[in-house]
Amino acid sequence: TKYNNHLPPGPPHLPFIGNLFQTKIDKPWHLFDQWGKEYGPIVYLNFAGQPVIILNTLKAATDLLHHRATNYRNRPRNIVMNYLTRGLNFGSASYGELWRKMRRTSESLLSNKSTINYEHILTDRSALLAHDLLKNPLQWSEHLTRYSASLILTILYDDPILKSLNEPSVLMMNEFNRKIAEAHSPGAYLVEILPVLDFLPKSLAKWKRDADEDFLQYSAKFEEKYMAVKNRKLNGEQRPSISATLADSPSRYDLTDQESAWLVVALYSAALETTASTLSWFLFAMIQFPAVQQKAQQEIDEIVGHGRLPSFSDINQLHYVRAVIKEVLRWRPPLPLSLPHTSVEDDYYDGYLIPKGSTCIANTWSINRDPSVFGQDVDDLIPERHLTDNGKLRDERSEGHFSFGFGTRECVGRHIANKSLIIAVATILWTSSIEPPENSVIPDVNDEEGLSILSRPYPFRCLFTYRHEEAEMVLKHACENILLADER
Ligand code: HEM
Repeated sequence: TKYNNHLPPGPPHLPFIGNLFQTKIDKPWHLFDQWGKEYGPIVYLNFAGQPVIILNTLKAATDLLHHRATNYRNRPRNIVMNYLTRGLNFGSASYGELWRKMRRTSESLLSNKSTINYEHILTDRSALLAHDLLKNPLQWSEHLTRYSASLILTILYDDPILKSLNEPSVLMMNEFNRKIAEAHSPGAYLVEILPVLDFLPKSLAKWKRDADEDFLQYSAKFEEKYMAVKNRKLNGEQRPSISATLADSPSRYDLTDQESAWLVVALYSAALETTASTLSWFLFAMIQFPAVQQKAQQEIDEIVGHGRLPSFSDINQLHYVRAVIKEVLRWRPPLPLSLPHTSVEDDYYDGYLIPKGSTCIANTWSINRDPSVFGQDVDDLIPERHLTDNGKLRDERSEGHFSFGFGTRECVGRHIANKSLIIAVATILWTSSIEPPENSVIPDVNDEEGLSILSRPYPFRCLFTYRHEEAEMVLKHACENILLADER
């Protein structure tokens, strides 16, 4: 069957037109999941001429995106993004020399081993986060975002602790993130549906002038931020950061200052919402499944005791807590459709043609619920599925879910993401009981807000109370010291 040109099956009539991320369908992963049940593991859609392949099983996603990774390592073309970033944002860029260099560099800077340098920062920031949640529980969502932004800005630029999300450098970075999101958002730019418009001269195409201008403005700001760290490094500053490491060995990474500056920003954009969303789902899970919370706290009490905060030296023994994080990421992937890959050449799979240039979507939502991989009750949060009968993690090396994507495009930040989640979760659970306020309605367990490709819980109320007397004393003392040490 290898050479017949049958396209994979799919729904005959689409209820909408336009490019995938221009669908008006809310949380499209659920609809794709249904189509997977109806049409099989690979589903074909045609969005106004653009072939789209949905991969709904682990086997299909790994066979293609992993085993044939070279053919699926591109990203969809986005004309506005090209003007806005000139290919310098490697998370959205197609394969090429620059992507390869930036990818290799970030793999090295964010490897399991390199990220040991940042563990003390992760530990400190987790304590501040736990304290913020206890002090002002109604604003938990804001605390998570600030924690996430502050952490990544310190790792990238050695920035001091972020006091507010309204600081100019954060506003600038977030404004840029919004422009990226807009470039991908429903019907924002006609040129994505009618690429011929790209031939219009700039004088007739305002979007082109705007994107061009934005590129110059943002590039200057990103370079300024990066160069400030580089100059501190050249003056003998020893503190660790991704920018400092890049600045220290330009010949090793073979990147210009401008390229280094953009690499760092690509990491910021990819880290911010994903980390905050995962932690929101963790809190949501804790109020939905109080027995899981208690079991995790019992393990933490046994391993850490009441006299000190959890630290990275405890992590290897915290099997259940790590299983909770794996399970939260399986159960509610922050990017339920991962990020799209695009095929380089025509390919054949299972007797079907996957045309060159197809947008290939791994439907992580479905893949993380495959009963042949995860067993029964896949819609429930059951950390035990990641543990052996004697309570050890099943496999230390595998994630236990597919929420970091596949192949050469797999999330490059997964080590630092996992480390920040484990220490934040352990610290929050050590210090606080997490409960819905009395007389408040617990959200339905299936409630889920879709923001384009991101999934997060709808706002809900949540209370934090100190679990024991020592917790308050130990935490306050730690936070005072951390804030003091941060003053520069
Ligand atoms: C829990 C948090 C996170 C989740 C769930 C997550 C998930 C993902 C997913 C699904 C992808 C797309 C993979 C694919 O295309 O197959 C991705 C890509 C990426 N992630 Fe993450 N991510 C997280 C945190 C981070 C952090 C903290 C960083 C940086 C420090 C980061 C940096 C990146 C980059 C740069 C890419 C693009 C890679 C490329 O295109 O080559 N991520 N992430």
